[in-house]
Parts: sequence; structure tokens; C-alpha cells
Amino acid sequence: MSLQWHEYASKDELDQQLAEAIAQALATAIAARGQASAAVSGGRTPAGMFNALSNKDIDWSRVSLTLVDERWVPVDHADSNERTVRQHLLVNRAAAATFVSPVSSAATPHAGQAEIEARFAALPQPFDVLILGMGDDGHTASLFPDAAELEAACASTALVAAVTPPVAPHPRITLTLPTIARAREVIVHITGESKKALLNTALTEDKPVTAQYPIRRVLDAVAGEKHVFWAA
Ligand SMILES: O=C(O)[C@H](O)[C@@H](O)[C@H](O)[C@H](O)COP(=O)(O)O
Repeated sequence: MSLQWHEYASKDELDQQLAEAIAQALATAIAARGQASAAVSGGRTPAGMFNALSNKDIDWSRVSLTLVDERWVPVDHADSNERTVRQHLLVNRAAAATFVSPVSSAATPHAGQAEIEARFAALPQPFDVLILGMGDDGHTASLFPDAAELEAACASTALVAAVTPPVAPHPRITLTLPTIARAREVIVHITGESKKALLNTALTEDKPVTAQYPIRRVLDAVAGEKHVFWAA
């Protein structure tokens, strides 16, 4: 399927419209299969959208949520993506959803990978909707360029992989590229002119796969619906 772009005049309108699109995808899944699963992005971009999504009137008791990636830090750490989800999404109506944490008490994500894999294996798969951010280096989830584990995480048959970003802080756990690509609907949520320009560059570059930005490798592998939701 081709990539569908949705552009908005403001971040607030983007947050409202993306929250509505996600709520509709979850409601459609519940109507079709009696349950829904979503994996949401970390980072700073999604907080406003999470707030809007948390108030959507769907049957959250039938929704399983998790993160596409996580920094391997305590869930009360300022850099924890789970902390952001618990503060902004698992509130209001969405408090009734089931959240599956992508971290454990293991010392490293490499040591914790098997436990997280087992947790995620119990989630309804494929994800009905999956939200991706993108970094200024073209990473998405925690599929970082030049990470030692990148190629393994792009080819793995496992659901999750441990990744040590070369520059970004904290070791990470991330959904593998094939797991992301299997989602029924993948939505890239980005803001700002520089990320729009980078994404366009990534999508038009003519390079060998292993030299491409991870966001391009992921989007090329997505078999289902794929969207970009953007505002300046
Ligand atoms: O844990 C993370 O950092 C994210 O999952 C990562 O992939 C994020 O989506 C991008 O780095 C964009 O982050 P911002 O939204 O903060 O720009």
C-alpha cells in the first residue's frame, strides 16, 4: 500500500485528528475481533495526542497497549516512555486499557529480552495500530543507524530486541522491524519542517538497504496501511 500523508495547520489539530484516527482503528478492531492492540511511540512528540486519545469514547477494557520501544530505565525515571504513557494516556477513559510494560528488573535489556518477549507474545498480534516517531538521524522505535544490533533487529523473528544506541542515552528494548511491519496500520507521527524534509529524503534515497535510514527500511516493509501525520 502507498504511504498516505496527512498535514495539519497546528500541532494541536494534528494531536486531535491523530487521536481520532487511532480511536477509530481501535473501535474497528473491537467490532471485528472483540479486542484491539496498539503499540505507541515514545519520545516527546506524542504527549498531546495521548491526552486527546485518553478521552475517546471506545471500549478501552478491550484494548491492550504497549510501547514500540523503551529506554531501559525505571518506570519513574524522567526518560521513561512508560512514565509518559501512564501520565498522559492511561488516564480518563483510557485508564481501563491493559498496558503491557516493556521493561523488567533485569540489569540490561539484553538480559531482560526473553521476559519481555514472553509478555509481548501474549498480546493480540498483529498490532491493529502502531505509532512510530522518528529521530533526527532517521531512527524509528529504537532501530538506530550504526547500532551494533541493528541488522539483527531488522531481520529477527522475535518480537523484541535489545539495542544499544551509539549516541542516544540508555540501552533500549524495541519491537523488531518485522513485528512493526506486520501491524495492520502503521502511523508515523512527526512534527517540524526538518523531520518532514528528513523523511522525504529517506523515502527518496537510492541506497543499498543496509545504508538506508531505519524509517525507510520500516516503511518499505509495512504490508498494511501506512500513514504520516504531520504538522509544522
Ligand atoms: O524512545 C524514543 O526515543 C522513541 O521511541 C524514539 O523513536 C522517538 O520516537 C524519536 O526519537 C522521536 O522523539 P521525539 O518525539 O522526542 O522527537
